[in-house]
Amino acid sequence: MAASSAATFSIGTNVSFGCKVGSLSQSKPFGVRFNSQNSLKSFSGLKAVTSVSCESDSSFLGKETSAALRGSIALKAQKENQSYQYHLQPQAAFKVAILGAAGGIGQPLALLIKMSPLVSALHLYDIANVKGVAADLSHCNTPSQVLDFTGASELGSALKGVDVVVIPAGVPRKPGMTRDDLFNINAGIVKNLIEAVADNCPDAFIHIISNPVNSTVPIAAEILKQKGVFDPKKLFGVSTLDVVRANTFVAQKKNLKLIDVDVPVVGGHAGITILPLLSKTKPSVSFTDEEVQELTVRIQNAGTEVVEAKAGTGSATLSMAYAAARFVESSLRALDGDGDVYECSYVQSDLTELPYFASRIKIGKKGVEAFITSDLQGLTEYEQKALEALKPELKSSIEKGIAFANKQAVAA
Ligand SMILES: NC(=O)C1=CN([C@@H]2O[C@H](COP(=O)(O)OP(=O)(O)OC[C@H]3O[C@@H](n4cnc5c(N)ncnc54)[C@H](O)[C@@H]3O)[C@@H](O)[C@H]2O)C=CC1
Ligand SMILES: O=C([O-])CC(=O)C(=O)O
Repeated sequence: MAASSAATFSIGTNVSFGCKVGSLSQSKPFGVRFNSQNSLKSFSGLKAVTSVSCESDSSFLGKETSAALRGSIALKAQKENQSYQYHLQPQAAFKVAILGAAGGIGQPLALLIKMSPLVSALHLYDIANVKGVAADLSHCNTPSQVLDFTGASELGSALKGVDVVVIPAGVPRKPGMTRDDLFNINAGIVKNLIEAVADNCPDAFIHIISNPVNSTVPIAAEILKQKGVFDPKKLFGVSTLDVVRANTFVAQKKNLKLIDVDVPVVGGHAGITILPLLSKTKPSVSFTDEEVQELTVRIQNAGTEVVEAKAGTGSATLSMAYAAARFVESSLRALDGDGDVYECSYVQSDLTELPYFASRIKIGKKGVEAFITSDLQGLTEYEQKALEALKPELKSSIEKGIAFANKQAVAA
């Protein structure tokens, strides 16, 4: 193999997982490596907000706080860099479960999480075909242990002791369908899985990917309430893919370095409820009215773009796995005590009159720690109108989810 051959994978944090041959003299043939200071500037995910806001007076962090944070992060990364060149132990020992792990999202997501130095155990659950996925994945010589669980009888064991549960179980769209068309099947799947989460790991962070997210998150909340274990700070609808797409499309359109771009996306996760706040793009960039219209519509329809391109074989899986892995890694860093974790997510919220709303949040050890209210201040007229326009649809999706969960409770 050529001495210079190297592949480094980044999933959106300042941690990178690298396979590097030759040029890192002390590294193992395959190892877990931190990119130190360089990554602080160059990552597109978790730290993007911090790095960008350091350069801006109008960020939600003051200049001094930002400078101190940057210093402490650089020091931490340096230390991590030193230790990780010599040890192949997990940096932390968190347990993650994926429910729907044999699916189009579940498999690549499992691979990305298997590469995380923060994970000691990865529990893969599905109703079928998960044994082979786990056997395959378990041969990767990264630290976490992979265990497989099949069918309802093994669901409880899959969830015991888990810190983060990720749920991509359910059916995906075909061309011509809306996400809401998935409600009839996926609502019941999410309900059953959340009941098991409530019974077996009520303190875990719960990441809901299954669509329609605008309704499945309220369903999950109602089920957790019925079980007496609802902690609104720990229930997250995964809307990270909207941010990932917004960052990509804006960087392409404005010819910006992709890794620098950060666009908050608020509202929900379907059609017009997906509202990219282009005026809040970091670094600061100006758009013509036509560009705003074109980018907003592309970001809102990006899921459909993939559904149509896949022509009946499913919806976004690889980009979704990437986005979900970023959100998992952010959650694990928060659980591990990193005080600098910001992501957009669809959560219980009082930022608007709607009970659930996606916005940028600060995540800490106990879940949602703060809402970044500044994103919703000083909106353009276009954004303000779009915000008002999305509310009726989002409200009705929320109510549909709540009604479903309550009807199930009455019937039981
Ligand atoms: N939040 C977001 O941004 C996105 C959400 N999605 C949604 O994610 C979901 C999954 O998509 P794909 O992975 O492409 O679908 P898929 O059909 O490839 O995989 C779904 C997996 O869920 C499993 N499953 C079904 N019922 C289950 C149950 N009761 N318990 C455990 N596992 C169960 C299936 O066996 C299958 O392995 C869909 O609802 C899709 O709309 C997709 C892309 C983005
Ligand atoms: O469009 C879909 O059905 C899947 C999804 O949520 C996305 O790709 O954003």
